[in-house]
Amino acid sequence: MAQSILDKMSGTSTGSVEITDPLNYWGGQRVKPRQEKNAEPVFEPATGRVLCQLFPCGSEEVDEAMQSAHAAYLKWRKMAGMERARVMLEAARIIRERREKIARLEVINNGKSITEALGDIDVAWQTIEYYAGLAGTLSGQHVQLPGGAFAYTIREPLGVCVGIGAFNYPFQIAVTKSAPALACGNAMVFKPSPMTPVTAVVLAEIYKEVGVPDGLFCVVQGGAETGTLLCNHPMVAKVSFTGSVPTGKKIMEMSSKGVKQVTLELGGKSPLIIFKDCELENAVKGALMANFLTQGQVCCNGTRVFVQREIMPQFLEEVVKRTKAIPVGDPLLDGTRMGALISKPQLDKALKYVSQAKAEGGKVLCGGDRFVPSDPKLKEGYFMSPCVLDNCRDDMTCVKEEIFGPVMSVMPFDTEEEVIRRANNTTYGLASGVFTRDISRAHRVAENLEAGSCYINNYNTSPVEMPFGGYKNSGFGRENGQVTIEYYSQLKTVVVEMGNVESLF
Ligand SMILES: NC(=O)c1ccc[n+]([C@@H]2O[C@H](COP(=O)([O-])OP(=O)(O)OC[C@H]3O[C@@H](n4cnc5c(N)ncnc54)[C@H](O)[C@@H]3O)[C@@H](O)[C@H]2O)c1
Repeated sequence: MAQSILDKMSGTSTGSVEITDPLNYWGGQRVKPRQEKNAEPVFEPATGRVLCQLFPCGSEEVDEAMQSAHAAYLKWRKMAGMERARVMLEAARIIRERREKIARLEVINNGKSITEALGDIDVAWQTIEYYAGLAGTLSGQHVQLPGGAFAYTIREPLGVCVGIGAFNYPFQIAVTKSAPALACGNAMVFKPSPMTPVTAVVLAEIYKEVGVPDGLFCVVQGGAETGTLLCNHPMVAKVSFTGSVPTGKKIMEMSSKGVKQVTLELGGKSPLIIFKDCELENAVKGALMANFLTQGQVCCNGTRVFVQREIMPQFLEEVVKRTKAIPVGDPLLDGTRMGALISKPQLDKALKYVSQAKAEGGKVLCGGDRFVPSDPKLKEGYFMSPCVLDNCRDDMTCVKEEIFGPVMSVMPFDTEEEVIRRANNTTYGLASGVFTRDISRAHRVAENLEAGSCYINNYNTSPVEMPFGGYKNSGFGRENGQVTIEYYSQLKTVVVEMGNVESLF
């Protein structure tokens, strides 16, 4: 059963898949929409073809999913951490075994290259393995008190958690949220982006296949309205959100009404600082990794590239040469390194940022245009040639705003002090990077950058073992790493009297 959609993935090519199975999942099965109204087409980004129709869940469906999740939570929370771990490890094994098929489905729905999607699926099963490993270690503290009394803490789950995801890492986000949630004994109702509804349901089927209680991981489909219903539902204990800053603010506002915990993983406009003493080839490669993964639609991308003035000519020559050589096209082909952006509006938005940059004095060194691959089936796809912008200034729109497309803005700098000040001059604070051979400088810069992550001599490596999240408007709370256990659990203190009650009354 869990392989129904995946079975069709063997040997699939771009433009050949149609999805007809229901996309909601609760009570241990796919659930048909209650009413087939307000349909929204879901597109295959590489062809512009309609892949399926999405019917947003209304309040009754959201409530059904919640009830189903709550019933599962009551069973799951009673299991020992080691028992939960065993089930989760089996889910990780199955994902690893089906990585190829899941990755193909991800590519068809998201448009990223198969090489990247395979990497995303690998991160997903590693994440489940990692949190399965932690599930058996959850414990409290024992404290001896005067007079023989003592106290202890119990680390308990929160209950039903809501996960709301962005479109750029559909399967991985569903896993990043559900793995720690489930490890701690919670249930999760997950809402993917309405543009990428397909692979979260596959995850739900895999969890079912390995024996989690029916309803433990539910998927409800829809956009802002369904998301609002989820955030306002009284049975929800926590909302973990990945998406843009404006939506994040709404989520926080709604959650505050029910005093629900929130984790906000929001956008960024991260700085990458390249000093003249760097290993130039690595810095160039780092700049490409910081800008062009997933067609530039990555939250932590280092899109403000500060290059020390003395090495600017060499840096630009090399970065442009490599950017022009990026194979853009059919995302299911092994040789492709850049696929299609998620939607026509997202493509238009990225192109508009490039024209605005030109109008504000920026110079396009390469790319920045719509790209039409030679394969006729891709001619309506949302492709764009990766762009390097020179002559950028801190006050330009392309330098201040998150573009979420393959556009790198390059700016010169002279001193360390100056570049740190400029790098921090933003309301965002998700990530940052520095290339230098001077180890003292590397650590000094890392210390002074206002961001949740700093990559030294690399970029966009986010190991599951390490916390990931934002400073400032990029959000709060963390995902990945041991610390995330704290965001999906709460401590109960039990105080035990061994003697008589000494009453003041
Ligand atoms: N920090 C991170 O870990 C991280 C990771 C990936 C993406 N992002 C950010 O996500 C953004 C791109 O993703 P997007 O365009 O899908 O973001 P978005 O904010 O438009 O949508 C994100 C999700 O929120 C839902 N949503 C929209 N309005 C809502 C509402 N009023 N109530 C509840 N839910 C609502 C959407 O349906 C979607 O599922 C970028 O800003 C990017 O930086 C952050």
